[in-house]
Amino acid sequence: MTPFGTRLRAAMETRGPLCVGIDPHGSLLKDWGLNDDVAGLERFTRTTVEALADRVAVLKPQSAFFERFGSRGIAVLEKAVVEARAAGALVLMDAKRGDIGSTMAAYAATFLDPDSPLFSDALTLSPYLGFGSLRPALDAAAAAGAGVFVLALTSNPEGAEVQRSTVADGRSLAQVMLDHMADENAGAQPLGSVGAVVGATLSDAGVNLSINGPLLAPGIGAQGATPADLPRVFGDAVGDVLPSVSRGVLRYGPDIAGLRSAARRFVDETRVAVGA
Ligand SMILES: O=c1ccn([C@@H]2O[C@H](COP(=O)(O)O)[C@@H](O)[C@H]2O)c(=O)[nH]1
Repeated sequence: MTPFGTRLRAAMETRGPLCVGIDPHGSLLKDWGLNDDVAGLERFTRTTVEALADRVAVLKPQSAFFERFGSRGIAVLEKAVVEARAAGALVLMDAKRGDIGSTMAAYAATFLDPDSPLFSDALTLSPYLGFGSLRPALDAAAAAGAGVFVLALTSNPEGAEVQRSTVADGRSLAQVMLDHMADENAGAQPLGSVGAVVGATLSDAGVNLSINGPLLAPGIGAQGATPADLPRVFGDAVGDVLPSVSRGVLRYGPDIAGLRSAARRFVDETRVAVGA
């Protein structure tokens, strides 16, 4: 399969730079007039996929909101992944996996093996058991033409305690992880398949973001950031940013036209902000 970075670059150009998160919060189900149960989850997810999968570059299901319903929630997630991909969206599974290498191999088999029912175009990973522990996922992604997004500087204020701490050579832990990502992406064109997660809520990234890979920027919408913040946070790397919005779009459902126009507004605002 064509490498994820290449497919993502093309999708961002043709569909616009936007990732919409599928986060079926209980409160959103209620706002949509649905019960907070598996039937409500199924309806919410189906509506979101129907509204957006044929037009946004990336859909990002948040695995936690499906896992909370056990096996029946996972079944809804499996169906959403297949249908979203069939409609042309890239699916980024937001599961933030990270464990010792042998267990990482099982996570890779779950999300990054094309024969798995949960196979996704990309997966979020946490590198804080050591970047090297991610190797099975990095290798599985490369073999499948899939991608990964590795947490660097997260959008929540608590993240700084870990991610801004420094190692012996003076680099922040986030910078150490970003440097590993740059190594993974060396020579890739037009864009590597190992992305970083960097929150749009930061006042200033304060790290070198030249990783030759995509930069997933959550925090836009409900967490307070806007597309206009992107140039300040990402500087010269802003052209590689994939803004991510969940509640900021989902709150316009269940009306299909409302979901579509909210997504379109974020694409337009991002293009204006980054000068694309
Ligand atoms: O640093 C991070 C990493 C991931 N997320 C995830 O993105 C969405 C944000 O949802 P909103 O409704 O747009 O706030 C959610 O699934 C988080 O787990 C993040 O927010 N920050």
